[in-house]
Amino acid sequence: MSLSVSLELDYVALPHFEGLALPKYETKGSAGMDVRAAVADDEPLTLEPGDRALVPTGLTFAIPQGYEMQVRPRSGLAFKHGITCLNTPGTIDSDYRGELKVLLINLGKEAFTIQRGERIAQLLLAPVIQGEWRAVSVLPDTSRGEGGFGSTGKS
Ligand SMILES: O=c1ccn([C@H]2C[C@H](O)[C@@H](COP(=O)(O)OP(=O)(O)OP(=O)(O)O)O2)c(=O)[nH]1
Ligand SMILES: [Mg+2]
Repeated sequence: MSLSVSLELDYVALPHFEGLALPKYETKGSAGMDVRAAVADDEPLTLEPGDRALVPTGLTFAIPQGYEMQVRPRSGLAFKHGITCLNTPGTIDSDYRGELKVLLINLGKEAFTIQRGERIAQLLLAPVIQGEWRAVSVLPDTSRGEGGFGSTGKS
């Protein structure tokens, strides 16, 4: 059995998106769509070890209310080069209308250069449940109680 849900994403491409492919699911079963760097052709972005940068994607869009987009690192970039998203998972709110930017950091030992069109992160859509705080005098009892931070041991 499979459940297939898709969501329409209205977007406006910025001038520097020209010629780039939209974020896309690379395989039929992909959870995330890979998004590309919209850095200038003649100005690739070099991240020295320890450097971080907001990388433009050239895309603005409207996520339907009740959903969010998560910006997650690509494991290949992380494994091979130590490149990851600093604020992972990045949160794109449904009411955000600015350009999607990806906050990358180089945790590797060597400089890494991001070229225009390179797939730098993946975008996941997810439903959002907003909470409402309600003050009560007592919380329901549990066997865990206040135990946390390793309280159940290692194995
Ligand atoms: O990786 C990211 C994370 C965020 N954003 C944009 C979309 C998001 O809706 C907005 C705010 O993000 P967040 O709430 O994480 O940042 P903040 O520091 O709380 O800023 P704000 O006060 O604007 O909410 O910034 C990005 O483009 N890329
Ligand atoms: Mg915020």
